[in-house]
Amino acid sequence: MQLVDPVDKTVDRDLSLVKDLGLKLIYAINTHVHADHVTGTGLIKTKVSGVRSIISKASNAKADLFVEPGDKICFGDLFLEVRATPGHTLGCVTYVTGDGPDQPQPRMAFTGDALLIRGCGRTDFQGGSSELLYKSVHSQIFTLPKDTLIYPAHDYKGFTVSTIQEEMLYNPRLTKDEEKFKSIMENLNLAYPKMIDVAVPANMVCGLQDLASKSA
Ligand SMILES: N[C@@H](CCC(=O)N[C@@H](CSS)C(=O)NCC(=O)O)C(=O)O
Ligand SMILES: [Fe+2]
Repeated sequence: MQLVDPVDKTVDRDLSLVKDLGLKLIYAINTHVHADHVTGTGLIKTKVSGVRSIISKASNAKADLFVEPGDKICFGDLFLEVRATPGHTLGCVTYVTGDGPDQPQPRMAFTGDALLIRGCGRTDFQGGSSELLYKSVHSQIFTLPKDTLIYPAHDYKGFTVSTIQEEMLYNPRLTKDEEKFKSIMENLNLAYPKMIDVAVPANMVCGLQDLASKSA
């Protein structure tokens, strides 16, 4: 199995759950270079042998494996399809579950910060672009089957899961036309993430910047 967008502070909790469930962790995956927390992928690799970290090639970050649009990350009888969803950052991808002929319904999409539940990622740093995000969501996410479950990286409104259908009906930003969307994104007036200056450099090296500088 794999963990998507693990956080350094919850690695012990997550690994304990993996153990309790009797699962074998093989991949620690990021949807993008996060700005608000340090990824747990590097730390997980120090605790569980054989785990490989994955991020998009377009992120320019370090990892064991780099994925590109259309790639499939295989595990057991299943796989995650990689879809390019830039706009929140240039290297954002969405991972969508799939498998062979007996596809269990519904699919799941791990959208990172591209599509949030009733929201979306900001587009004002890390190569962000509201035009690109609008195109990414409409062409790569809203084209998935309507019952696809959406698991984003944040649940600022207190939800943990949504569906394509729900977001196409009720997302207050992405249901608008492109011009209105761009205007909404230009006027978010969000505060600069508290951890960005620590998190981005650390996440460019799998979250292990401290370990790398201590061993240097
Ligand atoms: N206050 C938080 C940061 C909040 C924030 O900027 N969140 C990002 C996703 S993490 S890069 C975002 O895209 N938010 C969109 C929105 O509409 O809120 C902190 O200081 O960490
Ligand atoms: Fe982000």
